[in-house]
Amino acid sequence: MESKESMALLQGQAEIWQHLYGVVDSMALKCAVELRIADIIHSHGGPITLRQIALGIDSPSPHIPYLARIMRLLVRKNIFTEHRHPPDGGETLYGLTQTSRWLLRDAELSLVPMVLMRYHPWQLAPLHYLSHCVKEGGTGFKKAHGCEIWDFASKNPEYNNIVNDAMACTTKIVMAAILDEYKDGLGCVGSLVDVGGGTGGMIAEIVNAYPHIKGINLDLPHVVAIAPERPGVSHVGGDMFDVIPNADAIFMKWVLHNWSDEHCMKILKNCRNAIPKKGGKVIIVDVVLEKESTDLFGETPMALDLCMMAYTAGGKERTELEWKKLLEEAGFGGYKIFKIPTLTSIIEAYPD
Ligand SMILES: C[S@@+](CC[C@H](N)C(=O)[O-])C[C@H]1O[C@@H](n2cnc3c(N)ncnc32)[C@H](O)[C@@H]1O
Ligand SMILES: COc1cc(O)c(CC=C(C)C)c(O)c1C(=O)/C=C/c1ccc(O)cc1
Repeated sequence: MESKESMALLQGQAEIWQHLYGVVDSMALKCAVELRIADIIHSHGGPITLRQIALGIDSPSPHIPYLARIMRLLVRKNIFTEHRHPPDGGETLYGLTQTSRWLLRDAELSLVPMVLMRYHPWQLAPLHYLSHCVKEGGTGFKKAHGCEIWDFASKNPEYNNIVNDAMACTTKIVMAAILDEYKDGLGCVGSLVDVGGGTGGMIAEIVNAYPHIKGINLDLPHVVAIAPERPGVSHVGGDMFDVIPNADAIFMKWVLHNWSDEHCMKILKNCRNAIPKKGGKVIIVDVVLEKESTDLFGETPMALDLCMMAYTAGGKERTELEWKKLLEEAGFGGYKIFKIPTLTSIIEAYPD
């Protein structure tokens, strides 16, 4: 019989193998999105054969044995289902799961743009430099691409679009969660600035759900330059480190995690100056990091933290204690955390 120690060692070995080949799982997922496999199955209205999937692929001669091997792994990873119809010896049919429903391009709630960003070589390259970051400091982004992320984005419209689309696809997910768990939080707000709001999708969703709100979208000039007109929203091209337009409340989603504490302090002070001292608030949508998190999203927030380390100079995910310290040092009198059913929480900060 194996000793306890050698069993544990074997278990350890198996875990390293899983890490080694986990990257291949990710590439198979990327492959499924590029081939639009979820959309092909969905457009048939139910499970279909490999041949039917192949017919939907944008190629005159898709390689079916390769496709079968990709599907085998993705079934194992619970991204698609597989069953025989009829059960005794019929053809294998592949169907969608609750996981692949997030891989539908035109669905109201879709993570396709996030998949395309996450696995893009431009996004993967900085992660190869984590050990260099530890040894020398600096960002993996600059080591990989020769300049920081904001310069790269401002000079590279294709990159800008990939990242903006990825950010935008989280908008509807967060909006659904807000309507579920933070409905009253926006009820008595008359005007709202979305700071670093990208092309304005989030503030447009908010104004759509709360038509009494006057929405303002603040982002860098090159970002608002490509923002579409949105009813109830005015776009402002500017710099959040300079000045933030006045409003009853400020909204910031996935913004403070891009910046160091010193930079956040400056942004938060500008937020405080833009809202009423009594009744004003800053609504931050960001991760609240928990070391021993048992929630559904597991260790994803910690992985995101390493992405911020690789992509941004000083950006990071923060624990509740770090948020508290940051808000206090920026002069806020109090805060409250609302758990919403997403990767992020809402941190409401009050100026007095
Ligand atoms: C991670 S994205 C989040 C976008 C959006 N809030 C969302 O969640 O989809 C960060 C945003 O901050 C914007 N940003 C960066 N520096 C800025 C600055 N100095 N002033 C205003 N916006 C800025 C970027 O252009 C980008 O749209
Ligand atoms: C590369 O930047 C990012 C990568 C990410 O994976 C995330 C995580 C996002 C979610 C899970 C929704 C990021 O938040 C970022 C950024 O913060 C991106 C910043 C950015 C936005 C717009 C630009 O033109 C350039 C960079």
